[in-house]
Amino acid sequence: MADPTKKLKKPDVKIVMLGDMNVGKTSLLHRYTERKFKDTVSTVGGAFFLKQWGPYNISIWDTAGREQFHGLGSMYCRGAAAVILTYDMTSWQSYVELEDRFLSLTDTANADCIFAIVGNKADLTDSHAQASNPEGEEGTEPARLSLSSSSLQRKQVNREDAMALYGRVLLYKGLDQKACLPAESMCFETSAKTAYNVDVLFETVFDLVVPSILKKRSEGESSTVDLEAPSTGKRTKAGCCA
Ligand SMILES: Nc1nc2c(ncn2[C@@H]2O[C@H](COP(=O)(O)OP(=O)(O)OP(=O)(O)O)[C@@H](O)[C@H]2O)c(=O)[nH]1
Ligand SMILES: [Mg+2]
Repeated sequence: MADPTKKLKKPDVKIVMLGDMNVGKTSLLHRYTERKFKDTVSTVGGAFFLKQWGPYNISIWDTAGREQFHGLGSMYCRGAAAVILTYDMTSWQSYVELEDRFLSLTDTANADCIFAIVGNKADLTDSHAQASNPEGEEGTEPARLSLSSSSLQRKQVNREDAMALYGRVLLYKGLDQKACLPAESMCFETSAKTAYNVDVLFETVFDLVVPSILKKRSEGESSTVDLEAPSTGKRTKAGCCA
């Protein structure tokens, strides 16, 4: 008889981060999971992080934006309940790439996949500096981390552009805009550096994928992996899959 202790809890749901290299996908995940902004190296292949969200187990996949890893993207998106499309607010090109290069990778995601559009590096933009509290917002790092006004860059992608992209994503997926979550609540401007909006982003998405977990459970999918059952797939190193 199989030993019940040899059963591993498998993630209830998968969230995938997509976007061009250098937009800050890994930094956003570090900020959320480790509460800090630290040096990164460009991601190779992909890596995942497990988050316990109430009684649920969520895996968040950080993918490589570099062109050479592009072929892996659709594999990472397979069965995803949510995709976080990330661009750099100071790079119009990174916004364009989301539609040109990354959107088609989501063809393998769940039919009812949720999309969030995220403009990162808000701290680099002049509009953010004007809008933010000079004493530092609650839950963010101190103002000493923000840049001097001479280092600020022009915001190249506006929130309206992000909301328009959200509409085109729904169109691409053949989804009825009226039946989907509104663009205002699914487009975020963040800063992994100052922590601006980072918790809100991830926690909004976590809450939104809960119904898809419940649906999966009601369809009777097992929530554990039997380590003694013969496996046909190849094992990958925990936390890293290149
Ligand atoms: N100022 C600022 N810099 C950021 C922010 N987020 C990331 N960066 C910087 O942008 C660079 C790229 O960040 P990464 O998180 O490695 O980017 P990535 O999207 O994971 O890149 P790939 O792994 O190559 O796809 C690093 O130098 C980060 O320090 C941010 O919010 N503000
Ligand atoms: Mg990365």
